[in-house]
Amino acid sequence: MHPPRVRHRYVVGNEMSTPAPAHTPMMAQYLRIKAEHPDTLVFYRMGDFYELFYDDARKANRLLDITLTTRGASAGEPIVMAGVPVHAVETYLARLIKCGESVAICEQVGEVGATKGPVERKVVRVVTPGTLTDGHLLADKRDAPLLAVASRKGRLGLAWLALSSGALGMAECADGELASWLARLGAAEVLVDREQVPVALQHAGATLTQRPGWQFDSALGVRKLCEQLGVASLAGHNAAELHAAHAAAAALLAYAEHTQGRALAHVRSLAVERSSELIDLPVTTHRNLELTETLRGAPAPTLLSVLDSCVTGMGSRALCRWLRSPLRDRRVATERHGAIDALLATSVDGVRDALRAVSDVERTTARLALGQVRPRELAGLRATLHALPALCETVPASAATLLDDVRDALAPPPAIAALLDAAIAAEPAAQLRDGGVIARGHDALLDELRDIGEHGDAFLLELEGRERARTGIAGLRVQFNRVHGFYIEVSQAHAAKVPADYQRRQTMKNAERFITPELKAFEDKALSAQERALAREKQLYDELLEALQAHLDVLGALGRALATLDALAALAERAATLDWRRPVFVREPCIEIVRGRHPVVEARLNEAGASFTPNDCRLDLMRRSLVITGPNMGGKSTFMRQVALIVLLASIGSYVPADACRLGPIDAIHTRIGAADDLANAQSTFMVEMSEAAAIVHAATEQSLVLMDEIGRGTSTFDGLALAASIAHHLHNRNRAFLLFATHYFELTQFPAANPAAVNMHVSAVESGRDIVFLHEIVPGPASRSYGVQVARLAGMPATLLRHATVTLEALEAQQSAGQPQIDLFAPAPAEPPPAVAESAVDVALAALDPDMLSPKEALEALYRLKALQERR
Ligand SMILES: Nc1ncnc2c1ncn2[C@@H]1O[C@H](COP(=O)(O)OP(=O)(O)OP(=O)(O)O)[C@@H](O)[C@H]1O
Repeated sequence: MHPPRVRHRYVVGNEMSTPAPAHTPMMAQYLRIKAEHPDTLVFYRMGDFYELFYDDARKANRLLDITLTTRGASAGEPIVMAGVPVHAVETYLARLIKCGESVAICEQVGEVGATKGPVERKVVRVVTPGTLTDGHLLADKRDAPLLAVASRKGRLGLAWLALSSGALGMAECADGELASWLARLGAAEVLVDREQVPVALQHAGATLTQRPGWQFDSALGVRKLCEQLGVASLAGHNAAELHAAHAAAAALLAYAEHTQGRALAHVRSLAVERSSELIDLPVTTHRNLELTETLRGAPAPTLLSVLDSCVTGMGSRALCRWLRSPLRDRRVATERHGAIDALLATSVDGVRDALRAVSDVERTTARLALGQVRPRELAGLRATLHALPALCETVPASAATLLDDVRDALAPPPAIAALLDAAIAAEPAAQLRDGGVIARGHDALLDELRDIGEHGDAFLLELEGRERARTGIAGLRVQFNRVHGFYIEVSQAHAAKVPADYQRRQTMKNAERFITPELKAFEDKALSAQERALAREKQLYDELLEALQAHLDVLGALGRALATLDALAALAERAATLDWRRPVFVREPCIEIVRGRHPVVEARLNEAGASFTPNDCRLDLMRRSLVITGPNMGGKSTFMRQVALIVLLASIGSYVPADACRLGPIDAIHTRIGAADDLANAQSTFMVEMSEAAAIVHAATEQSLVLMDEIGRGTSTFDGLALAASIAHHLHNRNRAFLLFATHYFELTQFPAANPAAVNMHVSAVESGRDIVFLHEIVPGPASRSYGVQVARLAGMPATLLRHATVTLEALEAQQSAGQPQIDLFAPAPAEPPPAVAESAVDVALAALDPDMLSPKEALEALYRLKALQERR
């Protein structure tokens, strides 16, 4: 955006020119502030409105549909402006943030009339998509963290911060892993070095905010992190060597502080995550398994939407984080299983009912630290603190250490509740500026100021009565108007009777108005009392916030404990309601599922009154790959996905939709499912398919679960078949991953014959007349046929078209059985051909010679030529 050019007052070198008009003092102030926030909309406070000027106003007019006006002139040009009322600012901010805009809030910070010119103004905070803390602007159930990405010597450094909870994290990764990290973190805003924006980010869809390169400085990052965490070195956090991440952290912390206009007192811990410690869930897996979003981008139905029965936003956010970051080490998951066990053994409902009385302590604590907390949020915190003893009673005392930790955090020092009880009114106003926030009895001066306002009427009545008695004027009245303030009105007829201490204020046609010293004193007190009461409330509120700062750590731990408890209670409730079972972790490599179900498909079928057919899955070293065939709509994709979802659920510490599950170590879940063009990156369906398959072939290990659904179908039959066979071969024999391979190529059912530890399975279906009935059972052996034409009939294809297809199909089948002998698709891969030796110039020249055709002289010359060629090599 370009603020209007600030004209020079005099045009240098042109003595004849007249002085160009300067900006008004207020617009000069605005333009100074705007120059510091060129990429941000500036909300400039003027009384009860935030005004936007010039291009900002035009943009707001476009995005918010608010009226554009011009008023007065500055520097000889009309001032283009648009405004939003202060009381409704949140609604407008929410809309702008949704459009990816940032807003600098510029408040009046000086006293009116304290200085010459406009009131002093300052940007007190910048509202950006990744630095929101306000419950009105944030989704309840999702974090919207800020992420910074820095590039150093081929490594990418990541640092992220959920400002609304204070959770700070760091990691490093290779270029190719960035997409997975982005999916895992779900950042609302990504900070990048404006001189080197990583390619993977250019199409990532997050709001990118470019920052100057010097802000991404490793040494500065270490200093800032140590300062933030109150430590002398990062070694204790296992983060001393992460130079690229330090650079990202430098930019991250600087930006977060800049937007809040203050230090981040609630950010006290750092979690260092490493790709090698997490179960790899590539972005394709996130998408294909519809973990937190459907393929169409909706929040339901997804695994998370089925899983999340949390009663607080804190719990939902924790669950979402767990789902996105499963750990390879099973200790945490085992602890969660233990806690769910304990909760199921007592009363999950009791815990969940007690949790309903709890407010969003996590966000309140963050806002408290940032000085942004609202009175009602503090009242909510107070109610939560009072509800804790009852909540604590419901948490089972058990062997589950996780629940013990939760219980400990649920007993914060009583001093916090005492501070809030004493200071905050029972039902405080929504905004501090409205008054009525501080409790009566907390401060004598405030009470007195309020009394003046509240008891003023009684005083005036009493004064009126007294003055009537004193003067003997029955019609005497004490009144008030905005222009003259308080006065005593006496009709002209009685004007001569007024006592000497009455001073004339105004003469009317029929009456005289007077003021007395007593009434004047009251007036001074009353008019200023309200203002002073508000100022006093603000001061007391600030003091309360100051006193509460000492308890940020305890409140932070309380928020985390409530989130954990709610998430665990939700998992326990789901396990009980949906009849899920505790999985067992074992050391030997295996995935064994007895009567497993797909949680989302099952929920959908149940809603429709249908039931889901459970299926087993057994994979181990002697049985690493399942080649799954069967009709379209038979349930192949559902089966494969359910295996992946059960593995994931077990790994985050949830019970699973199966009768039993034994799970060996898992390092990744890879999926290649479905076909979608990636138009944004100009990739065709087949290109996407092959790129995704290539990524899997490069990454999968013996501990990876790989889902391949109909690979090869994006190209011609032979190409597709050949590639599918080679990919299956590679994944089975080279990667040695656990492989679920669904295909419509019958030729691939030869695969198990040639490859020990691979097995054919198929989904069962029976023919009933010309129709087909799906049984959705996964049974051993290859499918006999694919029933494509029958499925097309189910889909409502016209009968003539189907007859045509049937005839064509029969012809094709006859041709194939009479044709060539079958090719062995799974013959060992050909040995690498020896590298071709390049022909030298001597070879070429020699080959061109025919000795029988040469004279002795020519032969001698040829010999010299050859010698020269050889020497040139
Ligand atoms: N185990 C099951 N129990 C009940 N219904 C099922 C089961 N599995 C699948 N279904 C139903 O069948 C539908 C089709 O399943 P799915 O998409 O898995 O078939 P598919 O074999 O992969 O088909 P295609 O080869 O066309 O991709 C599902 O949407 C679901 O409604």
